[in-house]
Amino acid sequence: MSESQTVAYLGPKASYTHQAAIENFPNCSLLPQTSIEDVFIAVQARTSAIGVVPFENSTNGPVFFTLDLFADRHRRFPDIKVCGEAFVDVHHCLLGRIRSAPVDGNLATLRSSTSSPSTSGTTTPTAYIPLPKKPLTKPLHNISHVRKLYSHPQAWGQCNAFLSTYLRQTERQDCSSTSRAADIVSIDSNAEGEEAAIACELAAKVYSLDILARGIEDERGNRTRFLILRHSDSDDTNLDTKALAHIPNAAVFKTLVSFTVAHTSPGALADSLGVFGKYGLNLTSISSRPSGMAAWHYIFFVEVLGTTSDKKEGKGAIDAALRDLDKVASSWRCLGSWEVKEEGMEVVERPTNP
Ligand SMILES: O=C(O)C(=O)C[C@]1(C(=O)O)C=C[C@@H](O)C=C1
Repeated sequence: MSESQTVAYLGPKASYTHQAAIENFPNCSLLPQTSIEDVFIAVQARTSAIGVVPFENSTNGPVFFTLDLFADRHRRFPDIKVCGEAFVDVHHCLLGRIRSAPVDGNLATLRSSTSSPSTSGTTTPTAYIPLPKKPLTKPLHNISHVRKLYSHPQAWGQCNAFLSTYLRQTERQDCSSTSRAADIVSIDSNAEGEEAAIACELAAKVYSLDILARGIEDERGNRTRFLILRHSDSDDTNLDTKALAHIPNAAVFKTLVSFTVAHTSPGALADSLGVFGKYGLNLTSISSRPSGMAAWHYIFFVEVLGTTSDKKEGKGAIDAALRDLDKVASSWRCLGSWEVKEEGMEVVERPTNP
């Protein structure tokens, strides 16, 4: 893949997707997109050879925007294939403007916002939440002036303990990415520092914001998995990237499959999942989204260990399972196979049950 070829990612600069793109495509030209949908559009139209999109977070689960695009309800992305994955450690910061303690010397305000979370009730056990999660960190500065928060919806769910302890009643505004949130806050219209963003530390630098709190995620091991997209006509072997680097003999693969089932047919979902078990294939995830065809109908997504193309790894089992899936599902689509990057992910051979 030449340097002139582009990698589309969810931007702007300093988003977590940008980090995934930089780390995995250090020699390519990176093209920020406004939305995840724009990344899909760029790859489908081949204006970018590669796309990088968030897929799943270790604390907050699947990225629904991405699943909805894979659902492809209007057949806009028939040629999108997943060809790789990448992980980024996600450590969120609260970014805004430092405001010094009020001139009347009311240090109590500063103290209450940087030390004691007791006023919120979050860390107070109740009958409903006997063991409430405590925030892992405290604000570094007074944050009592913050009136409005901006971030990507995924980030709210990753910072629950901090937000419900220190910014419980603060209004929230969803943004297309965390870096876009930082960008918006950097042009805070009333310039009173009442707006703050949840974004990464690099975003503080890029958008000239102060770090009001660092490491506000609920789990220290917070990570997001990104998927690498390509056009089905492109050739993997031309892609010079760390994310697609080959480890002969040690490679483990995953395949992403979507399918719908007849809503009224008893056992249709169980039968569809059963085809993978029949060939001894390990399912590592299952998600669903509304199908868009009728209320309460769903499209299901499964990740399966193995590949459709590598006979050595998959022994053709996935191809066989997909042939069976064709008989029991209303529709299905194979969204691609790729080499797994996760540590400790091993294929365990199980006897097949034909
Ligand atoms: O907003 C960003 O910075 C993104 O790259 C998106 C995204 C996501 O959708 O999961 C990526 C990583 C974090 O989990 C939070 C947001």
